[in-house]
Amino acid sequence: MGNSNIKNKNKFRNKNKSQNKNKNKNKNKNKNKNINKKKEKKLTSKLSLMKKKSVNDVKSKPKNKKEKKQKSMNNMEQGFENDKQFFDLDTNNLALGSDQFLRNILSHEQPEDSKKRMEFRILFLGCAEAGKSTIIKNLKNLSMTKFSNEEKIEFRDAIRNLIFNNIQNLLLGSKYQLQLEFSSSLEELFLEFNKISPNEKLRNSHWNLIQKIWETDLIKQVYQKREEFSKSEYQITDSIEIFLDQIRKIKQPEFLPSTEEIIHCYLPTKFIMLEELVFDNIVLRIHDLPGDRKGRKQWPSVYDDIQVIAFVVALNEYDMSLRESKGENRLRDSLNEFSNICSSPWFSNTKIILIFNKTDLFKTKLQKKKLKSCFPEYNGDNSYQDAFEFIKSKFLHESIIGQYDKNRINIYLSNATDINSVSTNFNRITNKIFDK
Ligand SMILES: Nc1nc2c(ncn2[C@@H]2O[C@H](COP(=O)(O)OP(=O)(O)OP(=O)(O)O)[C@@H](O)[C@H]2O)c(=O)[nH]1
Ligand SMILES: [Mg+2]
Repeated sequence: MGNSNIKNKNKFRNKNKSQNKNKNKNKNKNKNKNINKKKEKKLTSKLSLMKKKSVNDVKSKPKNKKEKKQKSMNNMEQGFENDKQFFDLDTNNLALGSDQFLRNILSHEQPEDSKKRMEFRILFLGCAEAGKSTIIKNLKNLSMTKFSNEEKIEFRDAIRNLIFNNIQNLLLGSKYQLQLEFSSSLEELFLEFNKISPNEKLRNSHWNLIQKIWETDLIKQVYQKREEFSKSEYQITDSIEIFLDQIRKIKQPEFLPSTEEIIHCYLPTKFIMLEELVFDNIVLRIHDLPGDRKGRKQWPSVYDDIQVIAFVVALNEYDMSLRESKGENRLRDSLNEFSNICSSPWFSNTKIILIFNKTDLFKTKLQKKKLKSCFPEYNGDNSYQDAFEFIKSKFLHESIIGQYDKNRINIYLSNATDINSVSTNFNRITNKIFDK
């Protein structure tokens, strides 16, 4: 079977298994959304009244971007001087959910009646694979809302698809991009693998084959240098190793993923998803949005009445291309989107939480790939701290250009897959907030 046939097969697998389920899920979520909307009207909280007012105010503002830019460029130097006052890498190296996360969401709104539930609408924005859904899954795990059996089944199927797709990318990337010569036994496995038809349910024999491929020295070696696929169609999903190492368990018919496995699983968000998470007297109504270019067109439909934006950036994407547009750098794309958000009149009064995610992968990548090779304007020493400061300043620069008050941006560093640190820290905060 030729290369392009395999790729079509791959797309077909993803579409059928994850998107349809997403669609169904979306229908249910929409139902919930309507119920929640009714509830929300009844509550008529002070908070939403305030927000509506501010959105209307903002809408009537002139939208002269040129003028805005010029004015902000004049203030830029002074703005950067203030950076140090609100962020320092050593003291604020916070895992998500640590000391400030909820506090920052809550800081300017305290309930008049402490028994009254406070509701916050949060948008999670950022490019594909930044880690938006992973962070939301973490928050869900820490809230009173748990993963349903239906969701676990959905993630189980997604994990199996991920294994198949990534093994396929490793094989095709080795053969066609790196042009490695396969041993006769690997070649045989490759030919067998290619016989699996698009819509076929994977049987035990298929799983044995996939396992054998993963265990070959060549495929393992290629996995270790997967950065070589960063700009190609054979990109490897972050965190896939934990699944590839457990094929024996995952192939079992009775397998259902643990919370940790769910958090590591990449199931691309294709439609706007609403998660309602309850933490004692706080309800976070979180919109998880698709991050790929096509999906981003849906973003404006939920811009109204938002209290907080969580903008997620994957730090390790500095050398990667968009899957949907091979020539375009992911980090630059993310900067562009952030710039749009900061200059949007919709969000002049919205709080922004800027989450620099995937710190673990960023540290590892810096050892292999110079930041300067992707961002020629960078002249630092390529250390974690220096490289991070450079990327952070690029984002803050966009906020200044967009005339967004950067002192209202709260910055976090996170490794969203480190479930233990997230939960320990989060418990600490909730205890503080609710005086437990
Ligand atoms: N190692 C590591 N992997 C991460 C981290 N955050 C997310 N991931 C992995 O990155 C992949 C993508 O994460 P998602 O949260 O689904 O990305 P997303 O931003 O929701 O992407 P879209 O839904 O396509 O917009 C998943 O495989 C996650 O397990 C992190 O901090 N470290
Ligand atoms: Mg997502």
